Amino acid sequence: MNARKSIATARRIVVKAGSSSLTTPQGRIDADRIDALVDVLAARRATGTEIIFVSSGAIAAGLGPLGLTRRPPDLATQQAAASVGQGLLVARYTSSFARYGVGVAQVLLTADDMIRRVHHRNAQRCMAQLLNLGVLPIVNENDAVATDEIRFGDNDRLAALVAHLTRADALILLSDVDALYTGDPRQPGARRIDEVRTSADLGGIQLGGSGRVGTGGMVTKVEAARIAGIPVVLTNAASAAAAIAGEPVGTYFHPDTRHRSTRHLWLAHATTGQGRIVLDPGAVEAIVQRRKSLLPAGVTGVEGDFAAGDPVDLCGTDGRVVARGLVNYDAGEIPDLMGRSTRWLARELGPEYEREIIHRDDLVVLTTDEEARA
Ligand SMILES: Nc1ncnc2c1ncn2[C@@H]1O[C@H](COP(=O)(O)OP(=O)(O)O)[C@@H](O)[C@H]1O
Ligand SMILES: N[C@@H](CCC(=O)OP(=O)(O)O)C(=O)O
Repeated sequence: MNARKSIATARRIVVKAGSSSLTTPQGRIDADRIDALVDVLAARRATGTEIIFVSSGAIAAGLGPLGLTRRPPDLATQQAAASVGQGLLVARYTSSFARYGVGVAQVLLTADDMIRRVHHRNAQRCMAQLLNLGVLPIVNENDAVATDEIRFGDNDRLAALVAHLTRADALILLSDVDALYTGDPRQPGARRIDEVRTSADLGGIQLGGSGRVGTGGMVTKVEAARIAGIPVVLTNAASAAAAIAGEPVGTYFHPDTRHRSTRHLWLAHATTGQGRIVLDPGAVEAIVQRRKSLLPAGVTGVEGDFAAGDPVDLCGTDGRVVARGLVNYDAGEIPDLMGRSTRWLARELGPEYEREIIHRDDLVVLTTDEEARA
């Protein structure tokens, strides 16, 4: 079967557009290009397909109104620009979709919302209800509260996780480049890639820097395609109609069918460990082979200054990272617990110390070096 058919027949699609496709180089909303994209989304929606739109561009759209000529380097000004730009963007989408009688909703998410169980469930419920109500969700990162430590920064991986969250059938990534190339297409000699079947097809490809207003470049798009677990097409906004119709434009990424939950994908691919916990060989075996929770008895050391709830790396005594998880204790509490049984801890310190250092539901095993670096 023609792989692209899965896009043409998808019942729920996440479409992500990058800053460069939505804003002008002067840091303003590009109303014509937004209308053109909305035309495409509304047309597909009219056939009964549910669309979730992940829109970047808040920071870029806030530059002009704030008198800035380029993307600010500091987080506070980026947050301020995003806060200005996000309102303008959504106002524009609201009136553009209104031409088709389509109501829209703004959904702002942080990386934290993807991994914290309660937030994740709430986001999932909200999105499902918006779709039930026939409203088109427009998603962006909640830039005003995202910190440098735990932040998407780009929207490519956010879009992949939103695709999981909404159980979408396909993901379309729209950028300023019409496909993935063997190297930055601004450099001579770069060749276009039609299809990516496995990560082996990416060998030797240069996934260099991003454009002027975007952030992730191709690295985060390839990463998004890898974690989406569904068919992904990467192309430019001008080819959006063709891509969404399943025509052979851009680069088609075949799905990686390894199933993992959204939170686990996020933990594995997009968080950075805020510290390290060193495990004895028995604990490494329990976590990697038997997928158990991490108990204090198996911990031999702790490095870094993390707080309960932070992602931390778990490593063996050889220093190799074997897993990442959301820790239940602050770094300063762990030395007193190390090597102790949970029963001893409950008796000596109180019942609240009977809990795991990391619960198995909050753990992801990093089986390859590549994943450990993600
Ligand atoms: N191998 C590659 N193939 C295609 N584009 C690449 C590659 N390496 C780097 N790029 C650059 O990545 C840019 C797109 O990334 P980015 O600016 O983050 O886009 P967006 O704002 O759409 O998310 C392109 O403009 C292109 O110059
Ligand atoms: N949340 C940010 C996304 C930043 C960004 O540059 O993303 P992208 O253009 O998708 O690489 C914004 O709306 O400006």
